[in-house]
Amino acid sequence: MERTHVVAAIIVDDLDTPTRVLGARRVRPERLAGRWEFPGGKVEPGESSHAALVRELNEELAVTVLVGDELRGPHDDGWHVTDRHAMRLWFAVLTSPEPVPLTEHDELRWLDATTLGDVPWLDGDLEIVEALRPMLG
Ligand SMILES: Nc1nc2c([nH]c(=O)n2[C@H]2C[C@H](O)[C@@H](COP(=O)(O)OP(=O)(O)OP(=O)(O)O)O2)c(=O)[nH]1
Repeated sequence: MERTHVVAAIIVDDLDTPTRVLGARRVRPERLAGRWEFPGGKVEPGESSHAALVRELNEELAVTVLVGDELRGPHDDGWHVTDRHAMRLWFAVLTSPEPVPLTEHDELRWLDATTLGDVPWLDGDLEIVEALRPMLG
């Protein structure tokens, strides 16, 4: 079965020497509400990953970004975050003012290597968080 493709951003303070990453708390659906994630969403038919990422970040956080390297996952289609979704993530920096949670999130928080584990990430994000932690100086 082909998984639905999701793209998300690891928004950091600096692409070369990242120390902080932006976590976002979901408001829906009910079963995922209150869990933290990397902002992003599903790629639409015919849409490139990059275009989907830029669109989702603008829709969700009202930001523009500069996209950097991908945090490659263990599979060709990225990280298998659920039985039905494969997610690819890219590092990114903001090229606009501070993000605001619009409709998908109710809280945003900058997290560093020490505080990264303080929020309840979506289950599928836990292995990504572990891969990311040593990359935050
Ligand atoms: N955006 C995002 N989705 C994640 C992460 N981890 C994870 O398991 N997922 C899952 C949750 C959802 O089942 C799916 C993404 O769906 P979504 O609801 O964010 O995407 P979307 O806004 O385009 O969806 P839709 O409501 O328009 O259908 O991937 C993550 O870090 N970021």
